[in-house]
Amino acid sequence: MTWQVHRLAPALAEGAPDADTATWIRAMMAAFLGPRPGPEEMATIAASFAGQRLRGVYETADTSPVATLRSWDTAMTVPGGEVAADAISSIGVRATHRRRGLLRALLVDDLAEAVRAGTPVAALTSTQGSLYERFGFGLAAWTRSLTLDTRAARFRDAAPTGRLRMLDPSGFAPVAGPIQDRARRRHPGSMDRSAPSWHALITGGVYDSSPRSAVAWADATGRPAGYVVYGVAESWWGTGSATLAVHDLQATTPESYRELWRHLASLDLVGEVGWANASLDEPLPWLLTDHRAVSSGGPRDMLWLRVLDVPAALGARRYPVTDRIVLRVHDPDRHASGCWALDTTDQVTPAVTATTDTPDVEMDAAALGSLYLGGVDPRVLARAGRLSEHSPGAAGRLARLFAAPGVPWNGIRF
Ligand SMILES: CC(=O)SCCNC(=O)CCNC(=O)[C@H](O)C(C)(C)COP(=O)(O)OP(=O)(O)OC[C@H]1O[C@@H](n2cnc3c(N)ncnc32)[C@H](O)[C@@H]1OP(=O)(O)O
Repeated sequence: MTWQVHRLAPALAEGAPDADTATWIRAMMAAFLGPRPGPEEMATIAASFAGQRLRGVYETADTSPVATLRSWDTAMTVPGGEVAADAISSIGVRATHRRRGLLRALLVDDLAEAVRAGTPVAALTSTQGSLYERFGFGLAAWTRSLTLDTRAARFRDAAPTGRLRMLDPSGFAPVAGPIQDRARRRHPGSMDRSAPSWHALITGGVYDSSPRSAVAWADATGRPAGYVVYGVAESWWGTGSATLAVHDLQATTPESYRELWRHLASLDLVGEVGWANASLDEPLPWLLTDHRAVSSGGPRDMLWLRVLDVPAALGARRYPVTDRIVLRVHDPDRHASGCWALDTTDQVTPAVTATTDTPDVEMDAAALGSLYLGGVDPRVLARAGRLSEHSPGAAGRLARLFAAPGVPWNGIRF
């Protein structure tokens, strides 16, 4: 059977997805073992795809795709700035059509379009750990789970400050949007939330219909500085002790962070608050008189990053030291291939140019993706054989150059 990749723009007509969007959604949901969505869910999903790009693999004479991919443009925080990124999601292949190269066909097509559009990097989160390195994606940011035993938690600062306010769904995004936009600057890898994703965050979207609460915290001047969205993961009924799940928590100041956690720790009928997608550097345990009130799970991979345009990607971030280093990058798909001189003598405008100079270090595109946000030490990659040093101490120089002011994290699994 012959097949082709087609691109389509998601479309709604009178509140319902058009036929192509509807078959695409059903195919994607089936590939992810999801429920068969009803008309209302279809409309919600289609609305959440507004402005995004859909791709499908179609066999001749079949109107339903056998494979799907969705992507959109986003802004991603990098050390000292931000970079335009191609965010990729919903890669699903019909169970009867796997291991025939359909994922490859869709991803190659999407990345080629991103390159044509001049997008410097691509990013995704993955259901499996061994899929995307072969396409030049490197693991670049991690997450971990946190659980707060609210009955054991005592805050070092005894008195609450500022003011908390419940937000209703219609008033949520206007308050939370500017907070998230400021808060995400602290973590390389953090992304802009699209308008539909605010709706899904506060409602739970089609996957989670249990009610969610949103609370904002404002300082003494009334300026909102943080918010948390949470819901009940396990009811108190039966045990007298509910478990809450945090779906997002963004704080622009230490005070707002502390007060949002104090709020979560103070709720009646609650024994535990869990956050599945916390960053690796949460200050929560340090706010408490007994750090054992917080337990955490091991780091899990969160963000995979693919450099598509080396000068644009490396030129978008800032570097804490001045140096000039030459990197040779191998990329079977050729987007990042070459020998590149990174010169940070001018720290405001780092120069990245193609060069014929002898390389100091050599790596593949996936390793470059892992280094880009500053979350991986190049000396560790060298010890693992993932990066070769051609001049003595080059991996150490690279470590000092790529060091980031904050821990890479993106709290949005997409
Ligand atoms: C960003 C995201 O959306 S992550 C979500 C991924 N999707 C899912 O988990 C949904 C369920 N799974 C699926 O739909 C499919 O099995 C997919 C998407 C994982 C793979 O699709 P396929 O069309 O079978 O992959 P394709 O045949 O193009 O394989 C491409 C390469 O990946 C490899 N590969 C594919 N699946 C796997 C796997 N599960 N584990 C390891 N390697 C794999 C193939 O061997 C091939 O390698 P090669 O090119 O080096 O020889």
